[in-house]
Amino acid sequence: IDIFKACLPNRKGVFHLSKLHVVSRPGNQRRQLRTSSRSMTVMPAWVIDKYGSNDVLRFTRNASFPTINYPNEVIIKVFAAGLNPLDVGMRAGYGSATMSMQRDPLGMNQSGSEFPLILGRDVSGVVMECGLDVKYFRERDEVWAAIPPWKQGSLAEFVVLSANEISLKPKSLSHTEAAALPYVAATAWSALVNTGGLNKDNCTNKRVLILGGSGGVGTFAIQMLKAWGAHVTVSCSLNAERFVRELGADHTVDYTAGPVEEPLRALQKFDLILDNVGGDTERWALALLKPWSGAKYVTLVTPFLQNTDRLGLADGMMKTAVTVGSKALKHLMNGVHYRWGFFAPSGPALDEVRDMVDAGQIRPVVEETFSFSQVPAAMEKVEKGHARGKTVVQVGQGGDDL
Ligand SMILES: NC(=O)C1=CN([C@@H]2O[C@H](COP(=O)(O)OP(=O)(O)OC[C@H]3O[C@@H](n4cnc5c(N)ncnc54)[C@H](OP(=O)(O)O)[C@@H]3O)[C@@H](O)[C@H]2O)C=CC1
Repeated sequence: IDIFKACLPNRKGVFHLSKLHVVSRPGNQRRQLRTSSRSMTVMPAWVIDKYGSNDVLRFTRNASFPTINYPNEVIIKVFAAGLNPLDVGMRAGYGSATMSMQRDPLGMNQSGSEFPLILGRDVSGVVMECGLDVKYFRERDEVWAAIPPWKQGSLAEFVVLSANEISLKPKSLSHTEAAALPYVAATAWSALVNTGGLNKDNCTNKRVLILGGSGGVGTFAIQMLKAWGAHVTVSCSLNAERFVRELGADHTVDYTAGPVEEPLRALQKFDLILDNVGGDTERWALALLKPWSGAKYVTLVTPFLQNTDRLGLADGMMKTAVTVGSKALKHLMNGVHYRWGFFAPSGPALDEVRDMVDAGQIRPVVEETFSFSQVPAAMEKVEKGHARGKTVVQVGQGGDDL
């Protein structure tokens, strides 16, 4: 089992078997860290011990300190943590069946419990310690990352991640600003690049529609697509139109003014639709695509995790496969591609985003910042919805902006 778990891909995606249970790396202390993680066994964190509403959040100074269990892992000291709608969903148990399987695929966790669970999917901080196989990072590197939902999160002083999930943080951003981007950037990258087939060389004059442009994913996607030369139309509420135009949107449609599909039907057809809204959008959105031209509809709002929560892993995955397969086939007969998009952790994708940020092509949109003692208020803010960018929690001390 340990050998299986040690066969993790390195940053170049190469699978590599190496030493197991590497806890520290003695000869690699070129520079002395202000706080050594090696002597610590507990740390401050916000945890949940059961699923529920905001009152399940509990602050503790005694959360287990993360350890490097595999040679490609790093321990990061968290300076800032970004929140996402997923954190609110996970607090209530959303996705728990799939996440439990990812955390413990072979059922080796003797406690049989995922608790205490730490939320927070975005991190910006500094590398404290590296596993033996970590080649591209070293202690004190300032890094950012999107944390897979099956791993302990960033609402804690430290977090452990694989080196292929992290990236050097943009130099032009503070930690608070940097923590606003990784999860939405990795999601938009996965949806638009990996699933949608867009990239910096094929976007010029492509017509893209973003349904739901004023939140975390939308504000990032607008900027990336504009940097790549696409023409971007966005649906949002009236009071967000100016905001999304300032981010570069070419055209906006107010969804609060009536059925949004009507003004959208009057426009020239699209090469790609990114759907951040879901609900009944599928009923009309695919007809807005250019047929028989390779045009794609990619939705981020899928029933995958609800299916596995409700039906269990095997039946839930089966139902998911049947649903997505039949929808894809139905729409293919009308000459358009129907796809589901998912967050995918990726250090290399964040490397590319970092370059765009440092080149001034993408800026983080931090709507509100909270201190570490205000985590429940920060979660409440995200839960209320109507985001205009991102909510960030300042966690550690010593970041450039703390
Ligand atoms: N599949 C996956 O792996 C992932 C899925 N997601 C999902 O993608 C969606 C977007 O995520 P994220 O951007 O982080 O969410 P946010 O909460 O940050 O943003 C949602 C935005 O959509 C706006 N909005 C709400 N209803 C509509 C509507 N009918 N038309 C247009 N805009 C609308 C909201 O503002 P207002 O209400 O004021 O209009 C808000 O600005 C979420 O449902 C999230 O769960 C996100 C990441 C990964």
